Amino acid sequence: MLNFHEITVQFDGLVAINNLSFEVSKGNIHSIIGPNGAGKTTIFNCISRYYTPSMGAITFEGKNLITVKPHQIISEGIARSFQNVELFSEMTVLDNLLTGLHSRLKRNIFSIALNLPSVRKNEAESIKKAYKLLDLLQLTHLSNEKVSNLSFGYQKMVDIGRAMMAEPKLLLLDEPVAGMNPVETGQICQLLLRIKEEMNYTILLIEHDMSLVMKVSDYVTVMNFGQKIAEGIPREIQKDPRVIEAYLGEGKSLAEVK
Ligand SMILES: Nc1ncnc2c1ncn2[C@@H]1O[C@H](COP(=O)(O)OP(=O)(O)OP(=O)(O)O)[C@@H](O)[C@H]1O
Repeated sequence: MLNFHEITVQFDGLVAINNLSFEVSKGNIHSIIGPNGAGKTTIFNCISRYYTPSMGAITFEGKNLITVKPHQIISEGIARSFQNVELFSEMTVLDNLLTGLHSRLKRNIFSIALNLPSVRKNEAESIKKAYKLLDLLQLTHLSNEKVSNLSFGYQKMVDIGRAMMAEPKLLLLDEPVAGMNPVETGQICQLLLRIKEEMNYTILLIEHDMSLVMKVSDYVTVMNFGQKIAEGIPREIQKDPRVIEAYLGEGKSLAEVK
């Protein structure tokens, strides 16, 4: 589905990503892990088109992504949830979800001003869709709650839900459990598995919490100093000496990493 081919990204003298190739398969949860500064977020910023690589090619379902502008990425079927929750805190959960559809609605200012039947139909469909998603997120009981009243864990779920409103083919999640307690992490873990199983989503995940990565991932790419040092299924990655050394030095278990 997504193909990184020999990508290099430089900032002045610094090589943030060095000749990186990897592929994300449809229907997979694919995690990118690696120590701080390894180049993980730079990968997301290339896919989102904030950064343009100095070398290499990125294709999404066969299309060259490098020619796509950042604001067009959502129309290509790629949505992103950021490391820091960026919701409208004084709006309700339902209204926050509806903002996720904004870029996809086909309507113009005149039809809105005239409140044409097509606009009302669109809105009714959007609300129906949001409620369906709230059901999947198990947040229906909070639909009319202001986001500022929610726990951090619930806010993150709303943030993921908002990204899902556009029905992306590929969902980019940047550290979805950063700063969460174990209960909240468990909820996000269950949510990711539900999204994958019930909706057949493809997810590219950056995450430092190894227990989550090992539970949800179909495939893992490991970065260090801008390069891929290993890739494989979680069971292989957990035992890979290059990965253990990159994270911890020798002799410790990856399960300890958070
Ligand atoms: N816009 C930028 N300008 C200059 N250097 C940058 C820029 N973006 C990233 N870098 C550098 O590129 C390297 C990789 O950064 P990146 O944020 O991709 O790492 P990361 O693996 O996501 O780290 P973390 O786990 O801490 O979020 C770092 O050395 C970082 O300082």
